[in-house]
Amino acid sequence: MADAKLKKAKVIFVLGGPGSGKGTQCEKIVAKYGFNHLSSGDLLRAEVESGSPRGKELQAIMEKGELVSLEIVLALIKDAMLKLVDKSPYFLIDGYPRELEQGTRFEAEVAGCHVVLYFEVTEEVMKQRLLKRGETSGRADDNEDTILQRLRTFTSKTEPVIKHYADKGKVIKVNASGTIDEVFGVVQQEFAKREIK
Ligand SMILES: Nc1ncnc2c1ncn2[C@H]1C[C@H](O)[C@@H](COP(=O)(O)OP(=O)(O)OP(=O)(O)O)O1
Ligand SMILES: Nc1ncnc2c1ncn2[C@H]1C[C@H](O)[C@@H](COP(=O)(O)O)O1
Ligand SMILES: [Mg+2]
Repeated sequence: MADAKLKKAKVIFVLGGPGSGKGTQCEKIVAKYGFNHLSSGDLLRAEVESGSPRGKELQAIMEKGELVSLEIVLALIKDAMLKLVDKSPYFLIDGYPRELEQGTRFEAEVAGCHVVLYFEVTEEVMKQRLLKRGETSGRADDNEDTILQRLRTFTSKTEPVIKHYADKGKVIKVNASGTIDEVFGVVQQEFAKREIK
C-alpha cells in the first residue's frame, strides 16, 4: 500500500559534484516550495553517527571518497521516503543516483524519475567551497585528499548517470558558479518552465 503511494511520487534527482551546492539549493527549494528533501549523504552520516558496526564500515568508505553499496543506500532512501509520502508529492533526492545501476533500481523498485536537477560548476570552485566548508563542518571527507577522490568518483561514476538522463531529455542543467541567490533564481525559472510547483 505504502509502496503504491511511492510509485506516484514526483522524484527530482539532485546531482552535481561534491560542493556544487546541492544541499544549499535543496534547502532553498524546501523553504519556497515545501517539497520533501532527502540526502543520501545525510542518511549515511546518520548511520555513521549511530555508532553501529555497519556505520564504521560506511565511514571508512566515505573517508576514501568512494561509493557505498547500492543496497544500503537504496534501503535508507526508500525507508525515509515512506515516512514523508503524505507530506508532498515532490521528493528532492539529493546525491542519488551516483551510478547508473542506482537509477535503474530506484526506478524499478520505488518510483520513476520526473527530472534531474544538475548543478554544474568547475572542479576548482567545488574544491575551494569544500575546503572552506571543512573549516567548520566537521565532515571527515572535507579534506584535500578525499575531495580529490570524490571528484574522480563523480567523473567516473556519476557523470554517466547525468548523460543517461540527458539523453532522455530529463536533465535541468544549472550553472552553479554564481551566488547562492543567483543559482536559486535559475532553479525557480526552470521549475516554472516545467510547471514544477
Ligand atoms: N553558489 C554558492 N556560492 C558560494 N558558496 C556556496 C554556493 N552554494 C553552496 N555554497 C557553499 C555552502 C557550503 O559551505 C559549500 C558546499 O555546498 P553544499 O550545498 O554543502 O554542497 P553539496 O551538497 O553539493 O556538497 P556535498 O556533495 O559534499 O554534500 O559551498
Ligand atoms: N547515492 C550514493 N551512493 C553511494 N554512496 C553515496 C551516495 N550518497 C552519498 N554517498 C557516500 C559517498 C559520498 O562521498 C559520501 C558523502 O555524500 P554527499 O552527498 O556528498 O554528502 O557519502
Ligand atoms: Mg550535500
